[in-house]
Order: sequence, then C-alpha cells, then structure tokens
Amino acid sequence: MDGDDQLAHERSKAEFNVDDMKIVWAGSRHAFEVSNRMSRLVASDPVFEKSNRAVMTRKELFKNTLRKSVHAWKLINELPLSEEESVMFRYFMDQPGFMDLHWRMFVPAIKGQGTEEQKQKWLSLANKMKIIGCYAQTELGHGSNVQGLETTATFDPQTDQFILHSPTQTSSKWWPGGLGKVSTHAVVYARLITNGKDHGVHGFIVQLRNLDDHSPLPGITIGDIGVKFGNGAYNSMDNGFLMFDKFRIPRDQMLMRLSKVTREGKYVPSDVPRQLMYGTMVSVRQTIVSNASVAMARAVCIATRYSAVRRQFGSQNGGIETQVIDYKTQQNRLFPLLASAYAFRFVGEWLKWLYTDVTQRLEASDFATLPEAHACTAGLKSMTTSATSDGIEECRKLCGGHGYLWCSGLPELFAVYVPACTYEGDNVVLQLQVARFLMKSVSQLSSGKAPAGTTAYMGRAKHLLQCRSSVRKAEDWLNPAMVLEAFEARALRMAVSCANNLSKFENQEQGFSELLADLVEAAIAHCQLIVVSKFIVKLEGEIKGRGVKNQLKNLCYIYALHLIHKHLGDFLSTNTITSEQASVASQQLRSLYSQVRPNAVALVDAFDYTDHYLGSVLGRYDGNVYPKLFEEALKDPLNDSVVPDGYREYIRPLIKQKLRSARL
Ligand SMILES: Cc1cc2nc3c(=O)[nH]c(=O)nc-3n(C[C@H](O)[C@H](O)[C@H](O)COP(=O)(O)OP(=O)(O)OC[C@H]3O[C@@H](n4cnc5c(N)ncnc54)[C@H](O)[C@@H]3O)c2cc1C
Repeated sequence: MDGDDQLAHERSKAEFNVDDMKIVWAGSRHAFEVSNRMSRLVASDPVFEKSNRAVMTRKELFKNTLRKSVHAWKLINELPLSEEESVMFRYFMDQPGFMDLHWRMFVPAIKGQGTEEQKQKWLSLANKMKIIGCYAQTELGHGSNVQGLETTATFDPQTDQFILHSPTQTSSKWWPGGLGKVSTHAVVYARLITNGKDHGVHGFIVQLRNLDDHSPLPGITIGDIGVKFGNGAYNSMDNGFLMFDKFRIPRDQMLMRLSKVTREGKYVPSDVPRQLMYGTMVSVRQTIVSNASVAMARAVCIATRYSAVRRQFGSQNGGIETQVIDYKTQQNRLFPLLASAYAFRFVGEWLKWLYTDVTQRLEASDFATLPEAHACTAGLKSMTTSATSDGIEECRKLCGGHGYLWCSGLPELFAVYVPACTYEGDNVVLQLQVARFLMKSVSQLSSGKAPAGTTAYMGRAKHLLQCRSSVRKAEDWLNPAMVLEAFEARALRMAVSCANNLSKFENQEQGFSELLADLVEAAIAHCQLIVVSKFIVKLEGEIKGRGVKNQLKNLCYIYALHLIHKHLGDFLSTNTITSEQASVASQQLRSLYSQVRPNAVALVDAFDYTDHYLGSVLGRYDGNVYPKLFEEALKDPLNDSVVPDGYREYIRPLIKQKLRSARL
C-alpha cells in the first residue's frame, strides 16, 4: 500500500464526522470558514512559497520577508480583508517578521496606554502603516526584571522635552523584533525622571529613523543583534539593539493614559490600580495560549500522518510490515500530545471569554477579579508553551531519522516556536508569580473570604485536604467528578504544603527563595487542573456532529490520565491516589489509546491545515512521503552538480597524496 492509499484507508476508519470536528476545533462555523479561506488564499499565492527558506542567506531571507509582508499588506487592502481575516492571513503566511510586532505589540501598547489624543495621532499613522513600530522593553542587562531597566527619560522643563539616554552598555535595548532594520518608531520603556526623582519605568513613543531615507536619527545607534537559533526559522526577524545619546522627544510622546507629567514637570501618578495593565497582558497571553494549540497541532499532525505511513518490522514471511502508529510506545508518546493540542485549544477558547469578562469589569471599575485572571493567564502561558516546545521535539523523534530533515517541517517549527517559553515572560518567572498568588490565596483561606474563579476549589479545602479517591476500577477514571477531585486535591495539597514550609521561615522572602522549585511545581499542578477542568466543562456543553463528542471525551481523559501517569510522584506523595488507583489509571489509558487509534488520522485532519501551512513532506495530506523526500533532496544546492565544488582543491589532492611520513 503506498502512502496515498494508506491515509485514505485510515480516513475510512474514522468513527466521527471530520467536518463537524473542524467546526468544533475552529470554535464556530464562521471561524472555520475564515480560517479555511485565508489558509487557502495564502497557499495559492506563489509569493508565499516557503520551502526554500533553509538554503537562503540571512540577507536573502530578510529581503524575502519584506517582499512577503508588503505583498500581504497590498492584498489585505486591495481585496479588501476585514481585520479578522487579516489576522488569519498573516498567521498562515507563517513567516516571523516586523509586521508581527507592529500589529501585536506596538499598536496594542498605544491603544492600551495612550491618551485619546495620542491614539488619534499615532494610530491613524500606524493603522495605515505610514509608520512601522516595535516594542522596545528588554535591555542587554535586564529582561525579566523590568524594574531593573536602566534607560532614562529625564524631563527638561526648559524645552518641554524628555531626554532619552542609555547610560551604560547594559542599558542598550536588546531583542525587540522589527527594531534592527525596519521600524521607524518604537514604544520605548525607560525610567522616568522629573526634578531628579526616579518614578520607575514608563512607556514613550519614539521616532527612530528618518521617514525619507530610513537613516537613524542623530543620537540613535541601532542595528540587528545577529543570527538566532536554527537555519531560516526566526532569522527572518530583525531583532535589534538600540542606544540613545541624549536623544530628545516632546513631552506629549510619553504614554499618558495612566500616569502623567505636566508642563511644569510635575509627576501625576495614575489614579487607577497598576493592575489595569494586566488587562493587556491577559489579551496577549491568551493569544499565546491559542497559538500553543496551533503549534502543537501542527507537529502532531505531521507525526500522526507519518506514523500511519511509516512501516517497520513485524512482517511474517515477507508480508506487510507494521505501521509504526500501531506500536503502543508510539501511541503512548503521540496520543497525549494529540490530546494536549485539543486541551490547549479549549482552554484558549475559555481565556478569550475571560479576557472579554475582565475588559467589561474594568470598564465598570471592578478590579476584583484581575489578580486571579492575571495569575491564571501567566500560568497557562507558561504551562502550554513549555509543553508545546517539548511536544514538537517529541514529534521530531516520533518521526525517526526523517524527522531531523529540514523538509519534515519539525526542526524549523521547533526553532521558531521555542522562544515562546522566554518572550512575554520567562516561563519559570511566570510560574513564580502564580505561586505568589497561590500562597496569598492559601493564607486567606481562614479569613472567610471565598476564593473565586480558578481558585474556587480552594473553598472546599476541608474536604480536599482529607478526601480519599473513590476510584475502584479502570472505568471510574472516566468519571469527571473523580478525575477533577484528584486534580483539585493534588493541587491544593501541594500549595498548602508549600505554605506550611514557608511558615517555618522567619523571613518570608528567604523562605520563598529556598522553596522556589517546590513553588513552581505547585503552580504547574494548579495550571494543569485549570486545563483539565476547562476540557471537562467543554464536554458538558452542546457539541454537535456524529461521534464528535465521544472522540473529545477520549482525548479529555487521555489528557488527564497521562498527566497522572507523568506526575505520579505528586499524586502519590500527597496521598491523593493510591498505587492501585494509579495502576488502573494506566489500564484505562491503554484502553483509550486503542479507541483513539482508528480515529487518529481523522482527528488531525480536523485541524484543516493546508500542506503549505504544515510545510512538511512527512505530514502531507496525501501521504506521498518517499517520492517527495527524493524531490526535496534533489533540490538542495549541493546536488546542483554531481562532482562538488572543492573536489579539485581538496578531495582529489587528498586521495592522490603521496605521504612521505616515517609513521606510515
Ligand atoms: C525571539 C525573542 C523575541 C523577543 N522579542 C522581544 C521584543 O519584541 N521586545 C522586547 O522588549 N523583548 C523581546 N524579547 C526579550 C524577552 O522578552 C526576554 O528575553 C524575556 O522577558 C526573558 O528575560 P531575560 O532574557 O532577562 O531572561 P532572564 O531573566 O535573564 O532569564 C535567565 C534565567 O534566569 C531565570 N530567572 C530569572 N529571574 C528569576 C527569578 N526571579 N527566580 C528564578 N529564576 C529566575 C529564568 O528562569 C532563566 O532560566 C524577545 C526574546 C526572544 C528570545
């Protein structure tokens, strides 16, 4: 059976309606139609070809990114595409570039932190791309510790200007995407100083380059920070450095929606809580969680289709060999990742709702839920991006040797994806923020204040700290109440244990430093509970389509039970479950793998990815892997000639040498 027939056979075994699952995956029929149309629009345009990226030089790659970005901008305006369509269109272009930072960071920063006048002035230019912006926060010396930033913005009352200055080498901005070669403007974060007083870090809109010839303005030193991880990959982006030498900007370019500096140089601090800024973070991190599901799904789609095509061993008397997807070890590594893709999708959907809820509350000056919303989005960003990075690498290994080829699509996906663990908050630093929030929530349990939102389960502390799981047999692990209780009890017991250990220290901060590793684990347990519970909530709602709900149930329990298996130490050491209950959980997991097996290819088809977006010879829809691997190999510049360059210079002299060494 060739790859084509193989995948057709797999598809014929599906026990559910794939088209209905596509709608569930997309979130709605409308969302499916937009994403389906946009992905095909990109795939059909030769300008967006991307298979040649690995063999391009950095300069070629950069120029090609400019070409694609400008072509996309032209299409978006000429067709024209709505904002929703444009976002999807850019997403399916699948080429990191300056546009990402302009639309995802520069414009939202002005929207969120600018006054009405500032928004009117700058957004009208930015929305037409008359200016191109980036987000310049991180410096050479400080990223996570934003309060440690060194760039200064000193108010000069004589000229009504701020003087931006980089006092040390470590104060150089370092990393902002789009800064190195493209951006004309940036939102720059610097320490605000008025009358000799330091008011901490604030945002400023700064012009960097001349709008006529693109040269840096006097007082600005700017450039690209150099090649990053992986060939091609994220190197299409011009991450940059930036230094100021007493560079002046008008006072009205400080982002003044919250704090202000008056004409006289008086600093007026914000009269709304600083937490208002969390609203923007919830929005950005919600997008990152949704993107985690997309990246995980992409890797899993490649590994699943290839695992169905690839055969190794198992033939009797010259008969057909075993598809590698039929090995239980392959299923045990692959199916939890498939389940994670769906789990992250649904928690991302819920985060979208949370963002709307937070925004509405903010408008009504209700800040009560912000700390909880902030903690859970920070934790979910951290947990889903870490799991997705690991998952992509696991998918590469699941594809054996061919997974290591560039044309498998997996090395590039990994190289582009993995910095998501670092940008928008280092994942460990984010979990520590969650841990601080959890410790506070535990300390308030005796105060009578009912915990809300994702910590509501802590309100049942008395029960959860004592309960014993009532699981007796494998099927009990398909009972949502029993699964939830196990995750809630484990999360709470880990948090309470950290709080107890903290209380043994006289100095809380010293205790916190000592217990960092345990605190991160407690935070992760809390986040895993959120993902499991949101998947269960999704199943409780209406899900249309033949067999769709049943497949999602299987995936939900695979997700939960594989976490129990992976973190068994936590579950056993907190006495949440017994070793017998763990053993029947593994039994149930094996049974679920068998149920997913005939549906695996159809479950990844439901992601509706085009071959263009997948960018993988191994994950092709038609399964025609081997001939296409040859085609790709023959395209390599090394195969332009049969005898390579350098033969006459090095290989021939080497093999024709006449050595006179006494040793030989
Ligand atoms: C591809 C990419 C794109 C980026 N784009 C932008 C951009 O457009 N604009 C911008 O301003 N920045 C950007 N950044 C920078 C990014 O936001 C920072 O790198 C990130 O916030 C991490 O900060 P850091 O580099 O200081 O890491 P560090 O904080 O130095 O981390 C180093 C190690 O220390 C650990 N650590 C740090 N603090 C603690 C602590 N308190 N407790 C325990 N462990 C700790 C971390 O976990 C990590 O293991 C980008 C980065 C990358 C990789």
